[in-house]
Amino acid sequence: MRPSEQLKQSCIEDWLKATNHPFCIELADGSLPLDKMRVYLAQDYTFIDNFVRLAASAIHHAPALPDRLPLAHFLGIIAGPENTYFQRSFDMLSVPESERTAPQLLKPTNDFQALMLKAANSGEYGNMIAVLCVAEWVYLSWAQPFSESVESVEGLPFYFGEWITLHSGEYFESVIEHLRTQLDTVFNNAEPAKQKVMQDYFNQAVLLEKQFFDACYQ
Ligand SMILES: Cc1ncc(CN)c(N)n1
Repeated sequence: MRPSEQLKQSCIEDWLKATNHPFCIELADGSLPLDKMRVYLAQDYTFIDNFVRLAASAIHHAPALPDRLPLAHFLGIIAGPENTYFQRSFDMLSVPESERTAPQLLKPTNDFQALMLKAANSGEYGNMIAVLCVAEWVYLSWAQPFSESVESVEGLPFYFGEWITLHSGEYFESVIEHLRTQLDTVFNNAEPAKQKVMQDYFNQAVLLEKQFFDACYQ
């Protein structure tokens, strides 16, 4: 079994709770209350800030150019179409300026920021990749099944539908495959003590994905 699959299986209960969360189900059927979406977008935009810093750090620590390039390309998507998606959604949903720039952080948002900064500051590529891999793989896992029903996604308002299309499809699958392959390789080459640390980062990130949805859904 691939190490990335082994890591996922080590926290499968939280994984399934995150990837089958009512927040995602209601987003995909269009019934998610807009106030919940407003909270989510404002919290998630602060998540994106530290995600970009973590990804930049992983790009820096990757062993060689072929390991760096796919993540560097993906960072361009986040800085481009994904950032624009947030701005357009904030406008469409009339999210107040203060919520866009400095929302009060919910506990899981704070904890996720801390985990991402801790991984970046650890200087260990494996820890960085463990957190990045969870963040994108969890999203592919919940979004991909919904994206297969193209008509229903097309019928959604863009702030729901595009959140699904940004996290599904061939390109996004290739990003996850890259992150998983990086994770598999680093994990296989790591000493048991470092493997344990990587597993702790992975498990903690999965739990925080679930708690992040919980906090925005309440
Ligand atoms: C909390 C969270 N985790 C993951 C993603 C996927 N980009 C996100 N936008 N927000």
